[in-house]
Amino acid sequence: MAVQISPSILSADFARLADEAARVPNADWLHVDVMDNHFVPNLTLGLPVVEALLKATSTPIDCHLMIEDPDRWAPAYAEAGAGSVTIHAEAAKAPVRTLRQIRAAGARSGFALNPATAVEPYEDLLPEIDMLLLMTVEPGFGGQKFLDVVLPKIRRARELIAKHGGQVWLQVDGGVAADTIERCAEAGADVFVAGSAVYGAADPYTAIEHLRSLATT
Ligand SMILES: O=C(CO)[C@@H](O)[C@H](O)COP(=O)(O)O
Ligand SMILES: [Fe+2]
Repeated sequence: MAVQISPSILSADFARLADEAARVPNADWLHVDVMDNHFVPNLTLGLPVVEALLKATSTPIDCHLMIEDPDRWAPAYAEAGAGSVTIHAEAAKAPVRTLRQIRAAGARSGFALNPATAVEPYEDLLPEIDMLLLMTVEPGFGGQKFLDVVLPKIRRARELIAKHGGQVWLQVDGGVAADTIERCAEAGADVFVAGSAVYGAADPYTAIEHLRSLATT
């Protein structure tokens, strides 16, 4: 699959989100980090802001739910029109049902694993998943250092995905930048979230194209 870049608006100016979305017309997705100050020690935004953003941009929205009760909330993000909704393995109590509800509402179903969460226990869930997200930092904040320790898990996830037909997208999130993206791509990732590497750059458009070229082998 072609490389996809999903800039995280966590590193954008929250007072000007529509303008910040317009600065990255070459993005494949806009990555929206929903944090509830319970699942992670940070608080960002929720459904009303996602609904407003959906009206303000034609770029598909990739919602990463870092919340305590994703089973309760994920379907609402899909019904609102998010193109992709990702729930965390460590938080979901009924992942199969929730992933199916996301798909039934017309969105791609995403399933995320923290750095210390192994992928093997979730192999049987792959048929329910459109995108597997491997966190390459501890979730909660932008601008953290990429965790190289996750690279073998990216390779293992790519093997398991291939074994199940190869349809599942493999996203990496956290510390993805010009000096780390090639390692992720080489290990098998194909969707790259980048917050500070895009919105921290003088020219976010060019930063995306640079990341895309580095990840394209
Ligand atoms: O989900 C998260 C953090 O929990 C990410 O999406 C960050 O927003 C990525 O930011 P950078 O590490 O790229 O600055
Ligand atoms: Fe994220």
